[in-house]
Amino acid sequence: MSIPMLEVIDLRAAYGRIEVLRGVDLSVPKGAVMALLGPNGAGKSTLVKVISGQKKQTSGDIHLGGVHVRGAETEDLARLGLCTVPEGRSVFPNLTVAENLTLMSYAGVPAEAVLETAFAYFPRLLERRNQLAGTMSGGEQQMLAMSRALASDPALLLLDELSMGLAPLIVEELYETVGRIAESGVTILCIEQFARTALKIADYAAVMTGGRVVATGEPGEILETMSDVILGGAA
Ligand SMILES: Nc1ncnc2c1ncn2[C@@H]1O[C@H](COP(=O)(O)OP(=O)(O)OP(=O)(O)O)[C@@H](O)[C@H]1O
Repeated sequence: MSIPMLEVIDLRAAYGRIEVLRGVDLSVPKGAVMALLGPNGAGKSTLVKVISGQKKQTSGDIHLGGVHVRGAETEDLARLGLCTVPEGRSVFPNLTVAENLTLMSYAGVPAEAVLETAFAYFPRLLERRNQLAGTMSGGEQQMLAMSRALASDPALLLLDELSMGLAPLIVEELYETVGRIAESGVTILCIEQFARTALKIADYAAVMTGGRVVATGEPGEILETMSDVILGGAA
């Protein structure tokens, strides 16, 4: 079997004395899309924060493409190909779309290439390249946030609640693009409240409750066996 892109082993993390990750085990195969589902407060965002180096674990291990990354800094993780689109988007509202993108032109990635990738995935951003990011709709800002993540040519993309505050139609559109990004070979772990939408493009799903992954499987299987847990909120 090939080495998973992401492997999380018995991971624990706490806020003060309250433990919110209570022994998480998760394995995401290379090139797969995994939807991470579960009710509010299950610990999904905290898991993403620990994987992406923004929060320290108390114990457990994380391997990225077979490399042990416990305690690694975010820059080290970025070098290994990890990129996160955090909850709530993170665009510079007073810069234009093009400026937001070219800011991301990492050493060695020409600005033109960053723009080309963004506009290929999201033609709407091309139409709006000179518009201030802060004046765009929520969906358009999410497109920009995703484009900025793609600029780093990630091996593993962590998407935290792409759909936050967006209308169902635009969420569908964003997920279609997530599917196309995955087809290009990027491994994707996405947290999502709109379980059905995420499951349409996912290869696998994992369900978290109470700080643990309590089920993993193929989308159809998870929908059948865990629907009471994953369809509790927005479906
Ligand atoms: N900064 C923080 N300080 C203290 N407790 C926190 C903090 N962030 C999250 N928590 C708590 O940790 C638990 C897990 O939260 P987390 O955001 O990881 O869950 P989630 O599954 O992503 O839920 P949601 O979908 O509501 O974001 C919750 O009980 C939450 O109140």
